[in-house]
Amino acid sequence: MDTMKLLSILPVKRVTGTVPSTVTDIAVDSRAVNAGGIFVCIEGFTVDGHKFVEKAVDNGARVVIASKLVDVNLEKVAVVMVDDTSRAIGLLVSEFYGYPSKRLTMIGVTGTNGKTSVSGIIHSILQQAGESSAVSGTIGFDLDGTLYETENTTTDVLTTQGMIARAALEGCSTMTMEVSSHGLAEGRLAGTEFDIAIFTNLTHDHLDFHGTMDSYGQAKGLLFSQLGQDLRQRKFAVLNADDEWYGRMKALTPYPVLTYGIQNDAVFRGSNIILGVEGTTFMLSAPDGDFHVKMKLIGEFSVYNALAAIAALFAKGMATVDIIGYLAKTSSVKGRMEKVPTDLPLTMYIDYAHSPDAIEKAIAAVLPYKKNKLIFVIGTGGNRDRKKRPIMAEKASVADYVVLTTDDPRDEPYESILAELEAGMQHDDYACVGDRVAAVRHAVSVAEHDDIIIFAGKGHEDFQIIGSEKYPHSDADIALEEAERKFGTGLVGK
Ligand SMILES: CC(=O)N[C@H]1[C@@H](OP(=O)(O)OP(=O)(O)OC[C@H]2O[C@@H](n3ccc(=O)[nH]c3=O)[C@H](O)[C@@H]2O)O[C@H](CO)[C@@H](O)[C@@H]1O[C@H](C)C(=O)N[C@@H](C)C(=O)N[C@H](CCC(=O)O)C(=O)O
Ligand SMILES: Nc1ncnc2c1ncn2[C@@H]1O[C@H](COP(=O)(O)OP(=O)(O)OP(=O)(O)O)[C@@H](O)[C@H]1O
Repeated sequence: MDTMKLLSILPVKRVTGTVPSTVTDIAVDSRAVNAGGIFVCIEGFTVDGHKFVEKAVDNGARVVIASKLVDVNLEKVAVVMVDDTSRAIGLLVSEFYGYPSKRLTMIGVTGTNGKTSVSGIIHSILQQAGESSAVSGTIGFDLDGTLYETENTTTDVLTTQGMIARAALEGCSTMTMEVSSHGLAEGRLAGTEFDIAIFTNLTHDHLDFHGTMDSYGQAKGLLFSQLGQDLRQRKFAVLNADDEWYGRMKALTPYPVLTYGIQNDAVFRGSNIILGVEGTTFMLSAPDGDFHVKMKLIGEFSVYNALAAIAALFAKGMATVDIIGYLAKTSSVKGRMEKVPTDLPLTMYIDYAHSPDAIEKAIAAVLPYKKNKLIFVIGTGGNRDRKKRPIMAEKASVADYVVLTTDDPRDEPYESILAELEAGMQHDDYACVGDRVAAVRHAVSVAEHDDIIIFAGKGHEDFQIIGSEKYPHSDADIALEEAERKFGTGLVGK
């Protein structure tokens, strides 16, 4: 790409050195620089990217974008000084990729819980409808059926624009993105134009990063305020009318709002909900009629997720009757109240609940058909939001027996994680087992016929982070092995 044309979009303070006529690509990581590329120095939470300029130049960078003085050989390299490199990267990358989000329908999903589930439902329905669709989020980047690993739920701006460009290039008509509050607060969505923005809910989480619920909510709200002001564009906000943040999210955008909910009046409203062990049915009132909906997803929270997905797909132009036809065949997203396949005499679910509200909702999903004990394994990560721990245990106390453990302990000792969880327990039927493998085994060892066990916290993840190392881990495999030992054979496959 023509270097001067690309640089002309930056509010440049000063350019020194030798500007190459063209550049090949852009990198924010010195280790990912390619010959003839641009290296942008980002001041991170851990290190300052300005420290890696030498390495970047060694790897072939020919332009360095910096906000501090850097020491390079100006005969080989151009140094472009700007005020704020984190903002500069958004501008550069969007220009470099040619604003790819304008070439497909972009759906953004934000909220404390339900982002992966709602995105997964939308993606599944679009694929069943024969559309090629991409989705990015906690599970990775799914490009019409091929899954690529990603570092974050909402990736850095460079990766984000790259993924959208790839999805557009491969002919995807829609890309659904999980939009985290961190991603919004850190500008990882710069240059991404959404057509439909969905809000699921806002409850306690991530206060280590945001400080207060107010600033957490404000960060989520950026998805709606950033929808824009050009009302000639067909854009929609899809909002949960039952969430107390609904009014504040609505106030942030001038675009039409499609509401969904169960308790309050809503454009897409679910009623007469029947929760079953194998699925859920409900009546749906929608702008194009009333419908009886049957789906395999369990729990009232899944009704909310389904309503959000239905409203977004309706906004995109699908008829409700078609959407619910595909919804009937949609399975739960990996690791979200996913039943462990076994014909042993107990029911086990793998779930990703790691916030107080998600724990409450996961438990509520199985209570209607509990025949004997409900055992709940609750894990929380080390070196992360500590304030939520006792509240998580308080919510888990609705279960008859609770196993307190860790999910990714990172560098934090088991003792402090367990003590802070234990402080919230409302009854004495619980055990503290720091090592998650032992905790999963313990939960199965205390189970009896007809019990339900929910293993929460790891969901789709097939690893555990202990210290700074990733170790292979599967709650389902450990649980099945232990259950078989206890109850005899009966595995029907993994
Ligand atoms: C707190 C936070 O947001 N951290 C993110 C941040 O990392 P950081 O600021 O520590 O980066 P850094 O290591 O200081 O590096 C600074 C710069 O130096 C560069 N560098 C570094 C080393 C080197 O050798 N050469 C080099 O050039 C880096 O590429 C970077 O540009 O930038 C990284 C790259 O974009 C992110 O991966 C990282 O997310 C970390 C892994 C993380 O845990 N983030 C969490 C808090 C998060 O964002 N979570 C939300 C989901 C929440 C949810 O809903 O559950 C998410 O969207 O994932
Ligand atoms: N709408 C919802 N309301 C409350 N809890 C939910 C909802 N949807 C899912 N959950 C619970 O939250 C857990 C996480 O769900 P999901 O992965 O869809 O949310 P998420 O917003 O993507 O979370 P994360 O950002 O942590 O990945 C599920 O395993 C389930 O227990």
